[in-house]
Order: sequence, then C-alpha cells, then structure tokens
Amino acid sequence: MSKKKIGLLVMAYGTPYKEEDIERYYTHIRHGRKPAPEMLKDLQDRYEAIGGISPLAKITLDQAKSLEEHLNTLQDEVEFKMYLGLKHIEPFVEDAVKQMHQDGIEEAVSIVLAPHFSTFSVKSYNGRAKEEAGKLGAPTITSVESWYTEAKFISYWSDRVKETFDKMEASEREKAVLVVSAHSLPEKIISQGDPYPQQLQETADLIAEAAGVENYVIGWQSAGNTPEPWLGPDVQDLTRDLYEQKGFRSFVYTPVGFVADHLEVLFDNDYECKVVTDEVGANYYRPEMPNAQPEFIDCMATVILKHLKRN
Ligand SMILES: CC1=C(CCC(=O)O)c2cc3nc(cc4[nH]c(cc5[nH]c(cc1n2)c(C)c5CCC(=O)O)c(CCC(=O)O)c4C)C(CCC(=O)O)=C3C
Ligand SMILES: [Fe+2]
Repeated sequence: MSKKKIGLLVMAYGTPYKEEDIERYYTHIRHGRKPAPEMLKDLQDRYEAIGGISPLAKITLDQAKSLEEHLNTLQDEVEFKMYLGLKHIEPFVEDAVKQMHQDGIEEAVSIVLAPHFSTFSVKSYNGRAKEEAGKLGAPTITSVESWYTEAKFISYWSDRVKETFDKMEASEREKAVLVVSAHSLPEKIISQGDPYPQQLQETADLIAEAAGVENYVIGWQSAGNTPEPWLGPDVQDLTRDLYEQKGFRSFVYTPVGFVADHLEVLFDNDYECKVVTDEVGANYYRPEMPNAQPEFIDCMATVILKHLKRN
C-alpha cells in the first residue's frame, strides 16, 4: 500500500519577481489601492539599493522545498507534498489550496514562515487558506499558529548571538547590546489583545538567557507609512537612545520576526540602522538570517511533526 499523502502548505509574504512586478505587488499589499507615484518610487529605490530585486523569492522556495525533503527523510509513515502559497503575489495562498484540492489531497498542515502569531500576519494567512478549502470542500487543514518557543528556533539565534559576542574583546562586550526585533504593527493590536508584542519579548528573553547576554532590548522595525500609531520603539530611534542614554557602543541586531534575507533586513537593518551606528560611531553587527540553513529547516520540521502528533 502506498503511503498516505499529507499536503504541506508553506505560506510566506511573497516579493516581486522582477522590477515590473513592484507596482502590482505594492497595490496588493495596499488592499487594491495603487500607491502614489512618490510612494512607488520610494519602494523601487529601496529594492534598487539591495540589488534591484529581493533575494526572497528564491530563498522562500528553497526553504519550502528543503522542508518537504527533510520531513520525508525524518519519517516513513506519511509522504509530505509541499504547496507554496504567498500572501501578496502568485502563487497566492488560494492557488496553493486549489492545487491541493485538484491533486486529491484530503489532509494538510500549514505553516507560515514567520515565528510569531498576530492577527495581521499568521491569522490572515491561515484564514485565507481555510476559507478557500471551505469553498472547495477539501482539504482539511490544521495550522501551526506560532513556533517561536521551539527550542531549535531559540538555539539557532542564541548560537548566532553567542558567536557574535564571543568575537568581541571583553572591553567591547561590556558596551554591547542585543536588539531583538520584529515587523512593527499598528498599535491598536495591543488593545485588541494580540499576543504578538508579548511573543517577541518572550523570544528575546529566551535568546538572551541561552546566549548569556545581559544587555538586550526589543524593538520594532519597518513600520508602515500611515498616520495611525505603530508599535515602537523603532530600531533606529532605539539605537540612538541606547547610544546616548545608556552608553552602548556596539549593536547586535537580530530581526527574529523574519526568517530570510529580504528588503526589511537588507535595507531596514543593514542600511537604515547602519546609517545611525555609522553616524554616532558605533559598531554594527547583524548575524546571519536562517534562510535555508539545515539547522533551521530541521527546526521547522520538528515543529510540524510535533504539531501532527498533537492534532
Ligand atoms: C507582520 C509583517 C511581516 C512579517 C510576517 C510575514 O512575513 O508575514 C512582514 C514581512 C514582509 N513585508 C515585506 C514587504 C513589504 N511590506 C509592506 C507593508 C506592510 N507590511 C506589514 C506587515 C508585515 N510584513 C504591514 C502591516 C504593512 C503595511 C501595509 C499597509 O499599508 O496597510 C510593504 C509596503 C511598503 C512599505 O511599507 O515598505 C512592503 C514592500 C516583505 C518582503 C520584502 C522583500 O520583498 O524582500 C516581507 C517578508
Ligand atoms: Fe510587510
């Protein structure tokens, strides 16, 4: 008898594949409203600054394929078949669910390539997937809602942080601070009881403890350009304040709300935060993102297998 097939729905943000895709991608992010020419230009310039286009499309696909392959080597009971579903560009989340349905997949497990739960991110991905599956009548999808407490996730980052601090001379280390960050969201999520800010704080506590780092803070980055208040402090302001008020001279940035090299890291950290550290004369460190490193793929596979055992 052949093994039971389980759909592995891997969901991620998505990125323009080529420069001409930037406008329609941005329009999709803005719920169908075209960006004003100066907003579009600003985004085009940021992509230009990181090499014209983001490496994210390739990395996401690599992560998803590696996860499928690794899951199929770790166990022999079921066969995982991967479907990639993106939030803001094709293949959309709905396309992936349609494809699973066409392929006769009856059961699926979904994971979002973002460790923390929020109503804005993980809930909307899973909501879209389940709505489409509901319309089609299949597959049944169970979802991993967050995975930031997975020991292999914490150790990925605490190992990188420890390596970074270990390379410093003792005198530098005394004046070094770890900045643990995620994508900012509108501040109103707090009054709505969203667990996102608390989950980032917990992540920071776990990483700092495991790495033996005493000086650490959480911060928010990449906030949207809208009049409403966004979660703060922003990592750039935070850098300046920590330099001026606390005397820190080395900054180690770990954007743990993301899992890949993309615009928000390559520009918002590696360019924007570095502008501030350069200006004040502080040292800038940003340990490697997980991307498709085997250690990280094994982390996500562990999360999936634990989830299936429980559900
Ligand atoms: C929570 C969250 C994550 C992490 C969780 C997850 O991964 O799901 C994330 C990741 C990403 N966000 C990305 C890109 C963008 N996000 C934008 C705008 C926005 N993001 C938001 C939220 C998030 N975003 C929000 C609330 C907005 C404002 C929308 C509005 O206006 O209502 C904009 C518009 C312009 C700008 O603001 O920069 C862009 C270009 C890329 C791809 C980068 C690349 O291509 O390399 C990635 C991985
Ligand atoms: Fe975003």
